[in-house]
Parts: sequence; structure tokens; C-alpha cells
Amino acid sequence: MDKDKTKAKQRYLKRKKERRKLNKHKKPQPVNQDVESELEEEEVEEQEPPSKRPRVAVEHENVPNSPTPQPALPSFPLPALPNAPSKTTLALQGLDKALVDADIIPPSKTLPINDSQGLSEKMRKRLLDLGITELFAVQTSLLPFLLPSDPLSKALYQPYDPPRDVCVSAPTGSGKTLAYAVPIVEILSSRIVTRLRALIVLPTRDLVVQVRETFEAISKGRGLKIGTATGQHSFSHEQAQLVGDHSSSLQGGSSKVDILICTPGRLIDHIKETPNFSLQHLRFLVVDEADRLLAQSFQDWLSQVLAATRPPKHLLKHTLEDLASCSLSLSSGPLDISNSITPDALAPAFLHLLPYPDVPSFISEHKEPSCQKLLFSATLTSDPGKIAALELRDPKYFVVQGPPSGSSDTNPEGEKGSGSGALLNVATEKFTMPATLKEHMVICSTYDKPLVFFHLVHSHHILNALVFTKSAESTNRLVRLFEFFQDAYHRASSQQEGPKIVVQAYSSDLPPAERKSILERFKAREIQILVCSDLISRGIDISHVSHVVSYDSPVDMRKYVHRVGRTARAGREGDAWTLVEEQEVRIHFLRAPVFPFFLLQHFLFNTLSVSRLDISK
Ligand SMILES: Nc1ncnc2c1ncn2[C@@H]1O[C@H](COP(=O)(O)OP(=O)(O)OP(=O)(O)O)[C@@H](O)[C@H]1O
Repeated sequence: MDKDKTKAKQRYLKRKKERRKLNKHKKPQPVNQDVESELEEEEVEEQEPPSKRPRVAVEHENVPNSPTPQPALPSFPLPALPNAPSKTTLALQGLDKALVDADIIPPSKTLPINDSQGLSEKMRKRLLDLGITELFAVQTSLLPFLLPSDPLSKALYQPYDPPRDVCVSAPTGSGKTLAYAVPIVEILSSRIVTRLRALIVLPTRDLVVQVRETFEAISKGRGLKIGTATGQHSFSHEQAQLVGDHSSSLQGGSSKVDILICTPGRLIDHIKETPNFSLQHLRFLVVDEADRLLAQSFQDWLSQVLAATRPPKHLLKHTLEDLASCSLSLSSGPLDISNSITPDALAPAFLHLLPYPDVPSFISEHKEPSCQKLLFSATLTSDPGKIAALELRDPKYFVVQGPPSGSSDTNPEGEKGSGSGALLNVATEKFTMPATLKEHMVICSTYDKPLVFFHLVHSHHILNALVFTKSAESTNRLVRLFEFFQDAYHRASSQQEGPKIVVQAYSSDLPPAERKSILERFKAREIQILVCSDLISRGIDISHVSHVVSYDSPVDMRKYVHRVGRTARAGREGDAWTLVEEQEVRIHFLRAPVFPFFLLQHFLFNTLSVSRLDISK
């Protein structure tokens, strides 16, 4: 045994020597740690004589013929990674908490006017007179929130418990205007003195006119005064319409209107330059088409408006010494009252501006402005950065979301449309289309496009239509081409083809008065096809529009949603046609994700009608 041991040792030493020799001639190489440890292990194995092996192994070796097999050692479960979070969870990460807690409202939810809580008898009657017999989905949720039964929540000033702000995302034509107009009229009707208490900001003049009509219709007989500021009239004319007293310096402001509907540009002009124009009494600040207005940085309008609703930061604190000096001056002569103000002219949050001392108190009496911000859009942004700019106060979200047409109420991950699936749609900016809208896409060559359009108008009886082009210039060109084809068509056809279709261009190139008259003629159905730029792609509500044609495909999905939303409003049927040039499809498929890739995706995912038209054959 000893002999064997010595031999093994000798063999081992010999091999070690040889290896050392070899290593000397080898270039030093970066040693892979695994290889190194392998060698070490080998060496250890060789160095260790059999007698020094672990006892357990020896014991096993000693019982090779054991009749009972050794029980396997208990094994621990292998470490495993937790399941990857779902797409929904990932998409919802980083979203505003308020958005995650949104109220999801199915579009089919309606409520008869007579069953709706919180509406006054006067309002109920007025709505019924206007032919409104039931509340639409967005209204069923928003009215109870803005008009709770608690009378304190309807107060014009709530300095100690200010109301929560509201964000609403609901499809086009779903009745968002009434959803804010009704509560505003209901709450402001309790006012005694006229002050500017509701401000509605809209992106275009046409929308200002439309929203004013809605307010006038529902506030009839309530004594509320409604004004507009859009720059359509001279600045001094607007000033005279809005403010009663221009000469005195009134810290509480002066207003001839209770509700002001305006565009942001003119609003900023009045904030800066109209004496006694004040936003301190605002109870409501509505930003309609919010995503569009938030994208508009005109004169940094939003921060200026928000600043005007708050008391100035550099507080003019009056002390008891001031009061003492005041009484001293009173004893020594007449008090200067040129700057004195009527106390009730100041909103509670601004009362510290009065030249009276702050009386020390044990109770914290911090007063907040009572302005409640209401944001609306069919394509509301979920970008927390943009929303942060609004400085919302504990916002409450309402999202009107339904399942995509022709599918069950599930998203691609199998989640229900009324819940996280609906939120996923908001987070990924997949917008809900009106359920009554039929969408079609036609792919054609660039050269054929005018003829394809002419063909569509005749083959699908496209009348009472809005046709969108990419620019004011293209509107004029398309109208001329259409008239040219129509003349040729009528000359060529042997029989009488009926009256010609009246086509008219409508764009920002036209003076406001002409635009107004064109819209009125279209509303009166004297014009059958209105070819327009994106100027009226948002918000415009013309009930008889049965077709929308995107002659030039829109530049993004938001534009598409608003364009097609000019039809299929308030539960009516409507058709939307989009012409896409072959080259656009080809280029954009290759260079995804560029628009109209998203549009194609939208059509393909929702299995909407896509056809290719080659009228040259
Ligand atoms: N409860 C209702 N019953 C009947 N019609 C209604 C009701 N609410 C609103 N409408 C009508 O529906 C149409 C669309 O409303 P509105 O213009 O407010 O839509 P919207 O949601 O603001 O659309 P957009 O996003 O395109 O601006 C209007 O003609 C309006 O009078």
C-alpha cells in the first residue's frame, strides 16, 4: 500500500514538473476564470491522495451492494424570476395616479332627464324644450359630480374646501359641451352680483360662436350675461362689452358678464391691458379641446391665466401699526380714500389685499381660490408633463370608453374594455370612435386622386359632406378640379343628370364674415360639399353632416379622430372616407412608425374597409 502511494506521488510530481516547463514556453494569455478554476480543481484532485477524500464519498463507496437504494438528497426549488409584468401594467406605469383611478363610463349609458338628480326644475324644463330627453354617457357621470346634492358644494366661493378639478375624455359628438354648460348655468344662476365667474377657452373663433349658442340656449330666462372675446371686433369694443368701470382702480375688478367664452390670444390681451378685468372671482375655468390648447404655447397663455386666478405671491400684508398710523392720520386730517375698495368686491382668497391688518388668530385661515378647472377632449393627453402644467387640484378623471366596433369588450390582452383595458387605450392614446361611424379607406395613385374623389361622390352619393385637404391652397385647387369634372360630366352625359352639386372652399384665407356666411349656407344645405382645411376639424357641430372625406390623409391620429368626428354625432349614422396615396402606403410601411402607418394599423386592427381603386382601367 505504501509503495503504491509513493509511486502515485512520484507520478504526480513528474507531471507537475512537465506542466511547469510547458507553461514557461507559453505566452501568458488572459486566463478565463472558469478555465483557471478548472485547473485548480484538477490540481487539487491530483494533490489529494485518495485517503483524504471526503468521508461521505468514502462511505458511499463502501456500500456498493447495499440492497436498499440511498434516498435522494432533498433538493431546493431552483431560483426563478417572477412573471414579467403585463403590457397593461407597463403602460400604466408612470401615469398620473388620478388617471389610473379614472371613472370608466360605457358610451351606451344614458339616463332620462326626469330621472337625473341635481337638475333644477327650470333646467329640466329648458332641456326638454330643446328636445333633450335623456342625458348622454358623459353627462350622466359629470352632472352628479359637478352638481352634488350638498348645497355648500354649489357655493360660488369655497375658500376652505375648494372643489376638485376634472378631466374628461369622451368621443367626438358625445355631448361634452352640455356636460359643462349645464352645471355652470345651474351654479351661476344663484349669483346676485355680476362678476366674471366662468371662463371657457376654445381654440377657434368658430367654436366660440358655437359654444355661445349652446350657453344662450340653456340659460334662457336665468339672467346670466354671456360675453365673447375672439378678436373679431376691435379691442376697445370688446373692452366696453366686458368691463363696466375702466377709470377707477378696483382691486376686485369689474365685469359686465358672468360667463366669458374666448380664444387664448384675446384673453391674454384683456388680462394684460384691460383695466379692472379680473379672474379672481372665477368659479369655473373650462379648457375645451384641451390637448390642442395645451400644445399651443401662444404667449405662454396657460401660466398667465392660472396666475390671474391666484392672489399675487408678494403679499401686501397690513399690520396693526398700519391701522394705528391710519387712525393717527385720520385724527390729523381727512383719510386718503382714493385706493379704498368695497370689501365684497374681492374674492375670499384675495382679501388680504385689503388695507386692513391681519388680525392674529389661532386658527389657520389659509384661503384657496375657488376656481374649478374642467378639461375636455376626445383625444385627451395622458402625458403627465403636459397635465402638470395645469396645476390641477386633486383631479377626477372621467373616461367614456367602449369596445372597438365589431369586437367583444376586450383588449388584445384579453382584459375587459371597461377597466384596465380602457385605461390602456387612454395611456397608449388609442381613441374611441363613435359607435355609429363607418370608416373606409381607399388607396389610389396620386394622379387619380381628384378623379377618385369625383367617382366616390357620385357612386356613394356623398352629399352634406366635409372634405379635408392639407392646406388652404389645396382646398381651392380641389374645388376648381371638381367643378371642371362636373361640367365635363354633365356635357358628356346624354341624359339630364339632375342638379349640379354645389361645392365651396372654406379656409383661413377667407375673411371672417365670408367664412361665417359660408358656414350658414352649408348649415342651410345650400352648399352640399364644403372643402376645408383643418380649421374646422375640431369641435364644429353640424348635425346633417353625413360624410367626411379626408382627401389628403391627416398628419396624425388625433387629427383623424377629430376630422371623422364631424359626422356620426349624437348617435346619428355617418361615413368617413380616407384617400391614401399608393406612395404614402409604400413609404410609410417601410419607414414605420410614421403616419399614415398608424392609420393603416387602425384600419387593419379594427378590420375596417380598405379598398384599392384604379379608375384608369
Ligand atoms: N343629451 C343629449 N341629447 C340629445 N342631443 C345631445 C345631448 N347632448 C348633446 N347633444 C347634441 O349632440 C351634439 C354633439 O354635442 P357636442 O358638440 O357637445 O359634442 P362634443 O362631445 O363636444 O364633440 P367634439 O369632441 O367633436 O367637440 C350637439 O348637437 C348637441 O346638441
